[in-house]
Amino acid sequence: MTTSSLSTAHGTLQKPLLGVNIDHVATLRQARGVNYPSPLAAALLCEKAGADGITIHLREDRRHIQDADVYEIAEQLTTRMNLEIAATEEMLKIASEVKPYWVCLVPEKRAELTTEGGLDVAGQLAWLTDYIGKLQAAGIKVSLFIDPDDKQVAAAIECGTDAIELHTGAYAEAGLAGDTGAQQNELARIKAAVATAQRLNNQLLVNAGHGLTRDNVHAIAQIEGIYELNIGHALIADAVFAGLEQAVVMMKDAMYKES
Ligand SMILES: CC(=O)[C@@H](O)[C@H](O)COP(=O)(O)O
Ligand SMILES: NCC(=O)COP(=O)(O)O
Repeated sequence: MTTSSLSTAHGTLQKPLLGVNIDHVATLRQARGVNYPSPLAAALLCEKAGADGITIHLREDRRHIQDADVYEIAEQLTTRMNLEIAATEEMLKIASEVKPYWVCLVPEKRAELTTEGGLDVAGQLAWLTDYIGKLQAAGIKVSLFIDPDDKQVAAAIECGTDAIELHTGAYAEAGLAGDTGAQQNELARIKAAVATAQRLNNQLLVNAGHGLTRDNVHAIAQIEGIYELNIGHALIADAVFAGLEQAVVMMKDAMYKES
């Protein structure tokens, strides 16, 4: 880990922060249509364990996080909520009511399994500039989820965003496919995008996330100038195995307790 520090509007940082994405706690709940496991309880537990913030993605199709989760979690968080939304009028209304610390604007396609690419900021500059302005006027800081691409980084800065989040999905996928060359290329693209952002606006916060796991996170966490990593799917998957033994013991206790 680098020991150099990053001076930001949020103070001086030695290491990237960890924002935990708890969407897939809600995925498990929605799979049965019941009221457990609770994303709120998960958010509070993550904070207790040292998460620096909580990310939730309120998708237009409401496949995991529901509106009620957003309001409930916002009320009880002691760190910062990063609310991921598509840039629509419906989501603007919800965000303006909830007032999360961060809103991260992401692209959405109904049929996708997960967020497939970054926002095309360069292709919708006027709309996004106006949309970001409305969120900021409501007191919310804005981040844009973009591919590690110089054109998109420059466009994001032109829109007046407070932060960007670099999509690490291609880096993660190359690793899963065992294509070390492609993974190194993706890592180089991410490093170049961080450097471009710092050169164009050294007050801009640069986050990264998507598809990060314990196997691939270290190289990303070592990049100087990254403020926060947002990690969800793999962390929730790890939690299953970190907790499974205990869950079996607890179930047997419940079965055999003296009545
Ligand atoms: C925007 C992003 O990269 C993640 O928040 C991701 O969207 C998690 O939610 P899904 O797994 O529903 O895509
Ligand atoms: N923005 C990325 C995020 O919140 C988490 O993505 P993932 O770890 O669930 O792929």
